[in-house]
Amino acid sequence: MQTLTTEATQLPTLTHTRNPGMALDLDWVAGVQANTSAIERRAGTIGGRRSVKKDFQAAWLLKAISLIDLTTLSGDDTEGRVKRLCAKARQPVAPWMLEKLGLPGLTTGAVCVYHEMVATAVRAVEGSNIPVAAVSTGFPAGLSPFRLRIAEIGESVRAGAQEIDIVISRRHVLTGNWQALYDEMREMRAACGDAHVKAILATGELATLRNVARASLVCMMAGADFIKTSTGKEGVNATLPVTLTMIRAIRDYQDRTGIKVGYKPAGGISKAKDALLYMALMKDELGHPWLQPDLFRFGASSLLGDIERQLEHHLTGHYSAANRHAMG
Ligand SMILES: O=C[C@H](O)COP(=O)(O)O
Repeated sequence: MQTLTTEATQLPTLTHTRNPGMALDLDWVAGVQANTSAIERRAGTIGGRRSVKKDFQAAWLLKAISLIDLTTLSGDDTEGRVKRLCAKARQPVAPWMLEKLGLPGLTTGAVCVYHEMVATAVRAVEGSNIPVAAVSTGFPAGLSPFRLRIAEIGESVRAGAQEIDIVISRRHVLTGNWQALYDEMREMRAACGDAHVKAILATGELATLRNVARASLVCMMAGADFIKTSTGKEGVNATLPVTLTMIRAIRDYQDRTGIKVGYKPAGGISKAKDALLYMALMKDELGHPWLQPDLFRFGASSLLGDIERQLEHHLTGHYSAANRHAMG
């Protein structure tokens, strides 16, 4: 694996053309296949072939921090918890560590909260460049009335969310109703206005990798800025095979349209070593632009704590207790 330089771990202000979407191309959708055994084989080899050590690992972990949508999505969220989460996003690891590692201004990529917590989060990140992402549209099931889901997006945008994570209707995928999925996504994207939209596919509920590939494509055709694996609430959340399937769909879409769409694996990613695997896969399959926060995010509530522990070990040779790195 090529190494990341310290320069590459600085938070860049990158801009690329937003995905405008395109007309629904049902022939293209119907032609999409996914070779499950080949995908699983390839996903299974990534851990064995890839490893980064010492300073290079620390550089990759710092980069990973800049890619995290630091998340709290719990029924018992309080304003206090969200404020603590935002403080952590602004200062993701202890100041002495960041000084020593040469990145004093490092922050997470975003914070991600329920609509009710958006205003609190917006106030708590004021003065930083950290965007607030809201899970809108009846998260996590997405089964509230459609007009209310659209209205919720508008409320979140008005409350200051710069990114909206929407959930798709899984039934449209499971019944092959691509037109309905496209129309729904298109309307949600329009409701987001200037806020970037991440389409959560809830891949653990889509039954097959072929469905995942087709749903990814339809959401991109409808203008998704990011496609995201999971809410974190399904039985199975982000996996490497699903990731390969989705990022290959992103590659195909770019080949055909010239447009870059972002990727967000979410749910169950809590270990630094797993984050490194995802990053290696992104770099291998899509290249360096997909290691920047405008094209790649981890949706994670506890990953940052493990990264902080690994960085502390790198600097001191000792591990501290996991409970010293609480998020909220
Ligand atoms: O979108 C983010 C996920 O809900 C976070 O899932 P997690 O709590 O398993 O890290």
